[in-house]
Amino acid sequence: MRKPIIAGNWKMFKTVSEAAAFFADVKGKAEIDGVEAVICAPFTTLPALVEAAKGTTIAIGAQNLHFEDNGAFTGEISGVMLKDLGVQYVIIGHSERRAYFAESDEIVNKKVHAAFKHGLTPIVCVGEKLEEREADQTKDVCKVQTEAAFQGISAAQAVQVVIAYEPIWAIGTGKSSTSADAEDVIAYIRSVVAGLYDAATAEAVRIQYGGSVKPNNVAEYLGQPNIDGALVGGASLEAASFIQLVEGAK
Ligand SMILES: O=C(CO)COP(=O)(O)O
Repeated sequence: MRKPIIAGNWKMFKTVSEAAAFFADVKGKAEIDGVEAVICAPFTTLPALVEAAKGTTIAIGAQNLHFEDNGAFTGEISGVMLKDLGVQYVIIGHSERRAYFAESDEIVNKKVHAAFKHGLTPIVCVGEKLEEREADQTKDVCKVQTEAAFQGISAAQAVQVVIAYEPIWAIGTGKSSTSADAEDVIAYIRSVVAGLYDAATAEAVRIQYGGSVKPNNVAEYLGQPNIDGALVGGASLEAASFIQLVEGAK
């Protein structure tokens, strides 16, 4: 049985005091048996959040890492540093990083390796652009991105990966994919993982949908057989909404 996982991706939002206030509001309430709740927050807020999350079931994640452990990479943060803080998850290859920071499939793969090297669980994002969807290339794009991300990753590691299928045209637009369309692509991504490994590995991997997920549509996505959770941007920023998202995944 795959445990549902709701991950908030705060993107570039919240100061330390705002993050602390949010956590105080969700503590106890976003802790629901049978659902994993994760908050992926800006680097500056991670020490306070990790501290606040001690003794709770809420996990804390970063939104990026560099693939090297250390070195002359001005402005970057490594897996060593995240592990040292007590961070558990890291988002890798979000479409905003691919688009604005030139992250290639090869870099994404290096980052997945770096995450495992330091005991961090990667949330690997894949998904198509609007023009790719319109050209009927959605599945091809997801296949290429998924296969590249898993290069050199063992089956024992692969079962720990969380994949987030985020159609780019659905991010922050209010235009979410229908649950049937998301299910269709996610089932396909699972078959790609089966092709790389085997059926049992593919059955174990958790695959989230992301893109304009809200408290009022989360249950519909989670009701699909292959959708194991959601990666949520805007609706994860308010405590009340985040709690409803976690409740909706029950
Ligand atoms: O990019 C996303 C999560 O990583 C989705 O963002 P929204 O939920 O704001 O559409």
